[in-house]
Parts: sequence; C-alpha cells; structure tokens
Amino acid sequence: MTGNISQDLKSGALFYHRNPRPGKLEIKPTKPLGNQRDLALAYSPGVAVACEAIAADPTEADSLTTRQNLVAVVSNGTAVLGLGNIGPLASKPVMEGKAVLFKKFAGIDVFDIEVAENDVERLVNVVAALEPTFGGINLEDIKAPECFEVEERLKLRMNIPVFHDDQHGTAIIVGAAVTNALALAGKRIDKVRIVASGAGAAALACLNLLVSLGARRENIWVTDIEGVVYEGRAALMDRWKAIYAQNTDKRTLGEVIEGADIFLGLSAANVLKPEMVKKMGEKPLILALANPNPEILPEVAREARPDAMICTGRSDYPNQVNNVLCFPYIFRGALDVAASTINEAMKAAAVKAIAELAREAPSEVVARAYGGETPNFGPESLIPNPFDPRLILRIAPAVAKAAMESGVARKPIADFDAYADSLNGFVFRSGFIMKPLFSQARSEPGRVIYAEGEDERVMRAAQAVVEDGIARPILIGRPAVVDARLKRFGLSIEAGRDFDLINPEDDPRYRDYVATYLEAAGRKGITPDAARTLMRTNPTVIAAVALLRGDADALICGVEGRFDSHLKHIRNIIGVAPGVDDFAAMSLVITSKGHYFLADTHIRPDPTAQEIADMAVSCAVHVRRFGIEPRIALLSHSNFGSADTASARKMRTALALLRERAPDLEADGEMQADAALSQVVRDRALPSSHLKGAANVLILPTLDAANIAFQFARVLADALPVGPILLGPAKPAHILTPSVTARGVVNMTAVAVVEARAQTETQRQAGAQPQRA
Ligand SMILES: NC(=O)C1=CN([C@@H]2O[C@H](COP(=O)(O)OP(=O)(O)OC[C@H]3O[C@@H](n4cnc5c(N)ncnc54)[C@H](OP(=O)(O)O)[C@@H]3O)[C@@H](O)[C@H]2O)C=CC1
Ligand SMILES: CC(=O)C(=O)O
Ligand SMILES: [Mg+2]
Repeated sequence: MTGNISQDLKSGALFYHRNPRPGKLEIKPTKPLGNQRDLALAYSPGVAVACEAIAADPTEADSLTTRQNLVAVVSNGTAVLGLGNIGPLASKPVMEGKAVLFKKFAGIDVFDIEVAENDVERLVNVVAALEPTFGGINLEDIKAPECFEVEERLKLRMNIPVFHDDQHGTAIIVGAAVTNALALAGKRIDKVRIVASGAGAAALACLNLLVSLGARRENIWVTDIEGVVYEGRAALMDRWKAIYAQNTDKRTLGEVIEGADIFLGLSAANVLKPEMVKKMGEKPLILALANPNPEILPEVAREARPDAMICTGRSDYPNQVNNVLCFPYIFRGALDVAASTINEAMKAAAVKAIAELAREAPSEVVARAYGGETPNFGPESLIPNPFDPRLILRIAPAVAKAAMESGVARKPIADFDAYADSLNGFVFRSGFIMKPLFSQARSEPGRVIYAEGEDERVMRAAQAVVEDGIARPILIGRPAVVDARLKRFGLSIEAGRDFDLINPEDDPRYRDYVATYLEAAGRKGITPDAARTLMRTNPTVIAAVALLRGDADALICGVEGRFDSHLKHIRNIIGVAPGVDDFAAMSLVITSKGHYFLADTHIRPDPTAQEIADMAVSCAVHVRRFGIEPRIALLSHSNFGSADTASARKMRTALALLRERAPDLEADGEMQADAALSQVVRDRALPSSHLKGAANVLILPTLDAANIAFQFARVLADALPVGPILLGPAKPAHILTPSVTARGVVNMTAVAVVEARAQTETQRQAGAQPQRA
C-alpha cells in the first residue's frame, strides 16, 4: 500500500520515528518541581486543595487542570489512512502524528488513545467515559458506517466537542477547495456534476457538506468497491450511503465519470484511470485524496487533461487537500470559547475562512517552505499551504465567533482584538513583546526608507507594513525589477499608491542628493566623483541622504552586505546624536524563558567604563518603548568584587558612573550571568543588590562577550532575535544582518517609527522651551 513512496522516504520515515528516541511525543511538566515546597504544591498535600475546589465547582477544572486545552485523538484502527483495518496498535504513529500537528499548529495538547474495540456500543462507552479528562474528542480513522453511529451517539452523550476528523475536517477543506476551484473555472455549484469514488466516512461527509453549499443531490454520483451506488442495490449498502443512490443502470466509475466537473476521490490508490479523466467536463477538478497514494497521480492526470485542477492529500504535490488545514484550528476556536459542540455554523465559518485565505497574498513562511517559489492563488494553489501561519489567525476566531453566534459557546470571548493578539503571539513569537511598538507606530505611522528595496524580504515586509498601517515604505530599487518581483511573489502593494520608490539609476533628486552628501561627508574623504558614483550605486548612501534631508523619518538597511560598510555610511552621513560619543548596538532575544536585551552585540570591541554607562542609559530608553521597565545587569566573570581583573574593575567603575548619571535606573553589577538571571543565585552573593528579579538588560564588557552570548542564545535557546537596534545615531537608522527574515524587518520598522516619533517629540519640546542664557 505504500507502493508510491520512494525508498528514500521509506527509510527516512523509519529513521525519523526511531531516533533519537522512539515515537514523536513526550509529556512535559509546565510547573517547577525543584524543591520540597514545589512538591508540596504539585502533589500531596497541596494538590488536595485543587481537587476540593473542582469537587465544589466543576468549572474550576478549566483553570486548575490542563483539561480545557487537552484533546483526545481516538482511533480503533479500522480505516487508517487508506491502509484499511490495520488495527489500533498499527494506527498509533498516525495518532501520534495528529497529536504533533495539534500542538505545533494550534498549541493544543493531545493524548492519543488507541482502543482495541470494534463494537459500536462498547466503543461509545469507552470514549464517553473519558469526558472528565478532555476538553474535546477528535475521532480518527474509524471506518464507515460504524463511525457515523459512534459520532452521533457520542455527540448526544457528551458535553464537549466531538468531531470526526475524517468526515468533517476533510469536508471543510474539500468545501474550501471546491469553492475556489469553481470560482476559477467560472462554474456554479448548483450546476456541477460530482462523481465520488468512496462512500465511506470522508466521502459521504464531503458530499453532505457540498450539498449544504448548494450542490444538488441529483448531480452527485457515488461509487465504491461494489461500483455505482444505485437505487435497489443490496450489497454493502447502509442508510448514509443510500441517500446518494441514483436511479440508473450505470454500474461503474468509468460510466458515470462522463462529463463530470468534479472527481472526489476518498477511496483507494489508482482507481481513477487516465481514460476516465479524458471523459470529464471542461476544466475539471480532480480531488484524488486517498492517502498515502492518491486515486491518480497528478502527473498522470495532468498528461490526460492539461486543463485539470488537481489536488491530493500529500505534501509532496501542490494543492494538499488534507484535514490538517482544519482540525487544529477548528478545535482552537471551539476550546477557546468552551463550545459544547462543533456545529454546522462553525464548520461553515471554517470553510469560508480557508477559502478566503487562499486568495490572499502568500506569506513569507510559505515562501520559505517552498524554497522561495511562492504559489499565488490559482489552479496550483487553490487552498492555503499547511505551513501558512495565518491559518490559525483566520480560522480560530471565525469558528469562535460562529460558536458564540449560534449559542454553543459557554465562555464567549469579550475582546476579539485581545484574542487575535494571543493567537498572533502563538504564531509570531515576537508578537507579544512587539505589540506596544506596533500600537504606537500605527497611531502615527512614519516614512521608512529601505535601502535594499529589491530584496524579497524587504518587499514582503513592505506588504505587511502597509497592511498593518505602521509606516509608509520608501523602497530604493529599479521600478521594473521591483514591479516584476512584486508580481512574482504575489504581493499586492503598488508603487505610488502604497509605497514610494527611489530609482537609483534615474531620480530627479539626484543632483540635490549629491550636494547634500558632499556637504555631510566632503570632509570625511568623499570626493565629488566618489559622491556621484556612490549616489548611483550604493543604496545605503541614498537612504542615508534621504533621511538626512528629511525625505524619510527612519532608515533600514543591512539586509544584504557587510554591517561595517553600512555603518561607515551611516557614520559619515547621519552621524551620532548630540552628546553621544559613538554608536553601539543592542539586540533583543526572545526565548521561551523571557525577553533579554543584550549590548553591545555588534559595534564597539572594548567599550570604556563611561561608554558602558552611556550604553546602559540608551538601552533603557529603547527598552521602555517596549512597555518594559529595564532591569540592568552589568555582566562580568566577577561577582560583586569577587575578582580584581581590569575588566571587572571596568564594570565596577561603569556602575558607579551609571548610578551618578541615572540614579533611578534599577541596575547593578558587576555580576556573573547566572546571578543576573536568577534572584536566588544573586541573593547568595549579594542579598542587598539593587536589582530585583531577573535582569532583562544585559550589558557585557566587550563585543566578543556580547556577540558570543547573543549567538549562543539564538542557537541553544532557539531564541528569536530582534535587531540589532542601533544606539546613538542622530536620526533613526538601523543596520540589520543578512540572516534577518521579513518578520524581522517588520519588527525593526516598528522600532524605527516609534524612535522617529520620540525624537520629533523631544525636538518639539526642546524648541518650545525658553532658551536659557
Ligand atoms: N486527504 C485527506 O485529508 C483525507 C483522506 N482520506 C483518505 O480517504 C480514504 C478513505 O478514508 P475513510 O473515508 O476514512 O475510510 P472508510 O473506510 O470509511 O471509507 C473507504 C471507502 O472507500 C471505498 N473503497 C475502498 N477501496 C476502494 C476501491 N478500490 N474502489 C472504490 N472504492 C473503494 C470503500 O468502499 P466499501 O465501503 O465498499 O468498502 C469505502 O466506501 C483513505 O484513503 C484516506 O486516507 C480520509 C480522510 C482525510
Ligand atoms: C488525512 C487523514 O486523516 C487520512 O488520510 O485519514
Ligand atoms: Mg484520518
């Protein structure tokens, strides 16, 4: 049955499941258990208090246990993928896989439960008895027709959502694919002829949903292992299948496929033959969804009918119509409003959200998953890619809203903006910490110039910046190249309407810009000839001059090229702010344990004590813009005077200078990194430290130390970096690094816009102050 899978994938799959430890899951505690007190809280005697609270009020289980975020993936192994009845034990890899997808895509915890029970009554009893453990039940790979009865009965008995994924998850995504394919083919759902292969769980649920979307029962033809489902057929019939019985003397798929607009395959490998495909109607939609091997391979179908739109359930072909696009998010929405069930309104909301998302510009994450080739909406991209991070952002709120409107939400969401933020924070780890900056930027967007305007990441960032309303982008790039690339990446922003463009090869401001450049850098070794050449060839120079002239409010560069050479131009043209000796760089790392700002990660090799103190003050200003109160640690190998090396003395002097300059700042040093991050460790060395809790701003003694710590955190703690944030320029200018993602560029845009706004405000206040003699 795994015949169409390459040898390489087969051995890779076994290796993946075996190593480094068997299976795909583990259970992790979410609370500390490091000492006697933790033990007393987590277990006896403290746990008894939690038990009694639930006994007194069962709804307390939602806040005292994992139940509200825990789903059971239940199978008896009777219809595992298209492998048939291979039993519950052999189904376990699939169920563990579903658990991983629930967790990765929607943050939902899962116990996979494989039950050795084929009798409907007994299976229902087993699952119903699990209600105290779970917030929802996802039935999986239970064969038809038993699955229909199991689901119907459980829905009646249980007060939590019961969802048969193979039926409804598949139907929802098929509904979205059909909606979009018919729109592209210019066909109406009430007119199309649908031929199904398979009359099991998935196929019948899909047909039912298509009927609810407007398909007409008389236009639907169903076939299964016995052939056509016709009125009067006795073999292998059941009441669910009988709904689609046609009054016909046709008996085979080959006969009924004639003129079909849609082939819906949810049966077994290779049942659809090229000669059948040739007989289908114009621009046919072929949904060959059997797993792992489809009813027809896309290349075979394409050869028979070049005008066909083709979908499979597999990730190695375009148009993966697979219930993974649905089940994590429909449960996310249902659990988040404590829905008592998943009803038709919630399913319809999911179909609409998925179909609409496919029509939006593709996301950067999907582009990366496709190795840079971004599929735009069309026959090769009828539905979103499973890695599209917007799936959760669109489907979960749509489902939650539908649950509320249809009266099944027990805990309605009061603030959908806050809910969107929490989902955003799940998808983009930087989401939560960046939120204050995005809100500020949105309230007063600035003009941000991007030196590398032809870079894909910058273009994608510009699209997001325009959609988010945080800035008006100015891209430096050749119009034809920018235009062609925007089209290639499926981005909808337009020059003039959404962003401005500076063409380095031909711009009317060229002469003025050269003059400004010479004024700023003429005494720094830039000759008129060099100025003219650089103004045509170096986008960082153009961007810096635009910033200096006030044609932009902030500058972002560094997506390509060396940090140092960008810095040289910023130094020459923009210079440092009054009262600042030199630039420094602060980088934010977002880890699962918290957010940490590190300096100087990129510029000064060995800052002096005075420079360290100044840097701490500049860092504090930036950190406050994130809505975070800075807690500063000056780091060293020495712990509060434990060593007397030159670098320890430097950090001690820096602390004294910092205290003098900014006595209100919560800062201490010199201290080791563990003392900075843990109050318990710090208390052992110096209980009277001015610093309380974990430090969030870490100032390191040298560039080596800072950069190494930063890179260690990125790799070992799987930390997400934001920055570097350039400290000290006279106007907001930031030099990113070539590893930055489009999201990183967007984040730095928000930082730069807020900084520009703060600078304008400071200048306005300074201008309003009466001049002192
Ligand atoms: N892409 C996706 O997201 C999904 C894909 N699927 C795939 O759909 C298929 C069916 O799954 P499911 O509905 O859960 O299973 P069921 O066992 O409930 O249904 C299987 C159906 O396929 C029919 N069938 C089996 N072999 C053939 C054949 N050679 N020719 C015609 N019909 C055949 C069976 O007919 P009979 O009843 O007469 O035996 C039955 O009607 C599987 O391959 C599965 O992997 C399922 C869910 C989601
Ligand atoms: C995808 C899925 O659920 C199946 O093939 O059964
Ligand atoms: Mg399945």
